[in-house]
This record gives sequence, C-alpha cells and structure tokens, in this order.
Amino acid sequence: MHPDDFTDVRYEVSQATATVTIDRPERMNSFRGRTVDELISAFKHAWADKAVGVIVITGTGERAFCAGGDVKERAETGSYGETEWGTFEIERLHRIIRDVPKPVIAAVNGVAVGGGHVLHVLADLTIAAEHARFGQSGPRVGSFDAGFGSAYLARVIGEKRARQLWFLCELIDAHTALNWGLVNEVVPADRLTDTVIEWAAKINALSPTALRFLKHSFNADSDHLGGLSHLAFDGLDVFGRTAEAAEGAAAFSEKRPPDFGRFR
Ligand SMILES: CC(C)(COP(=O)(O)OP(=O)(O)OC[C@H]1O[C@@H](n2cnc3c(N)ncnc32)[C@H](O)[C@@H]1OP(=O)(O)O)[C@@H](O)C(=O)NCCC(=O)NCCSC(=O)CCC(=O)c1ccccc1C(=O)O
Repeated sequence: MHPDDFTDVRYEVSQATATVTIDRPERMNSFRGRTVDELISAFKHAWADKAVGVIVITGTGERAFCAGGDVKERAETGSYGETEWGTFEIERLHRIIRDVPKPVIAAVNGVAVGGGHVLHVLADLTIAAEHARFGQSGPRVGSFDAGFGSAYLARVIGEKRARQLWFLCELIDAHTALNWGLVNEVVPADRLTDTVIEWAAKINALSPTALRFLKHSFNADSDHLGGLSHLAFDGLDVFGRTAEAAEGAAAFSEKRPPDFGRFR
C-alpha cells in the first residue's frame, strides 16, 4: 500500500527521520485492521528508504498516543474490520518494529494503553509528554497480549511491575513510567516534537551499520519471545470468539463495568 492511499496513518519523511502518525483521534488513535496494515506498510517504506535513519511512531493530537485495538469496532462487528489480506496483522506489526534495522522512537503524546502500550514498549526508545499515561487494559475488555506485550514488558520493567500493570489494569503517569524505566525521558508536551527531533538528529549522526548490528544484538536476547507471541496470538484468536471476550468489549462500548463473574 502506498502512503498516498493511507486513511488511518500519516507518513512523513524529514531530516532523515520517518514519522508514522496514527491518525484516528476520534477513537483515541485506537487501531482497526486497516490501521495495522497501514502501519506495517509505513514501516516497510521507512525500512526500504536509504534516506531514513530513524523512525518515529506517534499519534495525532494531545489526548492519545494509541488506545490499542478499536474496542467499539470489535463490539459492533466482532472483528477489527476489513484488512488487505483478510487477517488481523498485529503480530506482524510487532515483528517489524523489532526487526526494522533502524532505531524506532515512540513519541508518546497522550495515553498509551492496551495494544497501544505494547507498541511503545516494542519501540527502541520512548520519549513521553508530561501528561502521558501508560497501562494495559486487556483483562477489562476481553483481550490479552501473552507474547511480547507481557513477557518483554517484564524484561523492561521487571516481573512485579509488569504483573501490576496487567493484573490491575490501572494507568500510571509519565513520571512513574520514568521511575520504572518504562520510558527514557519525560518532557513538557510543547517540547515533545523538538526533543524527538533532537534525539533523532543525534542518532542520525552515528554509523547506521553499527546501530543496525546493535539493534539486532539487543533483540537477539529476547527474540525467542516471538515464539511465545505466536502461541499467544493463536490463543487470543480463540479467546476472542468466546462470550467472555465479547462481554469485555460490549461493556466498554456500553460504558458499564464488565460482568465477568459468571466466567470464573
Ligand atoms: C484510553 C482511555 C484511558 C481514555 O480515557 P478518557 O480520556 O477518559 O477518554 P474516553 O472518554 O474514555 O474516550 C474518548 C473516546 O474515545 C473512545 N475510545 C477510547 N478508547 C477506545 C478504543 N480502544 N476503541 C474505540 N474507541 C475508544 C471512547 O469510547 C470515547 O468515545 P465517545 O464516543 O466520546 O464516548 C479510555 O478510553 C480507555 O480505557 N479506552 C479503552 C482502552 C482499551 O481497552 N484498549 C483496548 C485494549 S485490548 C488491545 O488493545 C489489544 C489489541 C491487540 O493487540 C490484539 C492483538 C491481536 C489480536 C487481538 C487483539 C485484540 O485486542 O483482540
């Protein structure tokens, strides 16, 4: 897919940096199947473009970086909508963020929750606005990421804190995220773009080949978690068709607490 045909994502290249922006602010930049297809395509363009040294992922506006899967779409249709190949390619998106041999910076401009939180966790670096909030919400809305989204998260912030995010489904603020080692830097919202540009410029001044090998080297130690992700996403596919998962999505859509008691 060519960036000119994108509807859910904006793709811009400037000063050797590709910026990939999720552009669905009316849904808190949550993703549907098409959004994921476009994100993959954007990362492929950035991968192939020799003029690009750094990739930035962010969201439109100041409210949300990304609120994960589009829960309303899932509640209404039972899926994340139409996709190019008929499959929901979120696992492929996770892989490409890790595998693209260029540093990826998440510029977290608001809430990063659920599958949106996983996207910043997988990025090489995260710079957050002061008002950003972070967390997982799958167990509240009938979903989980038992692959990179939990196991790699535990590598980043430690087992106890990762379990706290998943088991309580409460958001933490940007300064707590910094304290936990979940983000690299916290800046005032009006400094976010400039800080990202400054970091990208510093990276772009370095040897791209050295950076490429370093990224693969960092990844190698946790790459076996990709096998866990295969299992997890197949499990999630099955879980997603259950009444328990449907209750989570329906409750979110209907703005009421979920009633999971009958599934215990
Ligand atoms: C994001 C919030 C914390 C923001 O709260 P707040 O600032 O109070 O704003 P709200 O009034 O709640 O929201 C404003 C507006 O946006 C709509 N909205 C918010 N989030 C979503 C969403 N995820 N999908 C669709 N719409 C959303 C909200 O309804 C409001 O609309 P109005 O019309 O104005 O009422 C808070 O909103 C929140 O907690 N949101 C839900 C976050 C969430 O649970 N996300 C999904 C988690 S599950 C997931 O992401 C996994 C996806 C995934 O990776 C996956 C992978 C592979 C296979 C399957 C899956 C899978 O999920 O099934």
